[in-house]
Amino acid sequence: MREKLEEIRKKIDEIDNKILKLIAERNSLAKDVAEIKNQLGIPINDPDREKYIYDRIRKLCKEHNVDENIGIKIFQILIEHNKALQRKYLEETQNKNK
Ligand SMILES: O=C(O)C(=O)C[C@]1(C(=O)O)C=C[C@@H](O)C=C1
Repeated sequence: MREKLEEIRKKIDEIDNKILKLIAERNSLAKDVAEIKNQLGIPINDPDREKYIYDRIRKLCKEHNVDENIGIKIFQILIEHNKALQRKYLEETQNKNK
């Protein structure tokens, strides 16, 4: 029984590694998006795009049998963090050019 638990926990750790790598990969795109939006003169916040993402996540949650509320909460955190990273990046680059 204990061994089985250890085996499952190993699998959970491996999944957590993958999730974290993917979060880092998603976060790493913030700079590029911020740069392009800045050059286009459009705001960081894009409610239409967010609606598209949340609709897609709801659909994916249904397909994969994941609780929708959990899926949406996770993506709200990721998107809010992405916006914070974009703001931080633009602030830093603007300070550099002062
Ligand atoms: O796609 C964009 O325009 C982004 O800035 C990325 C992102 C996201 O994290 O997915 C972040 C902020 C926007 O409001 C919409 C989506």
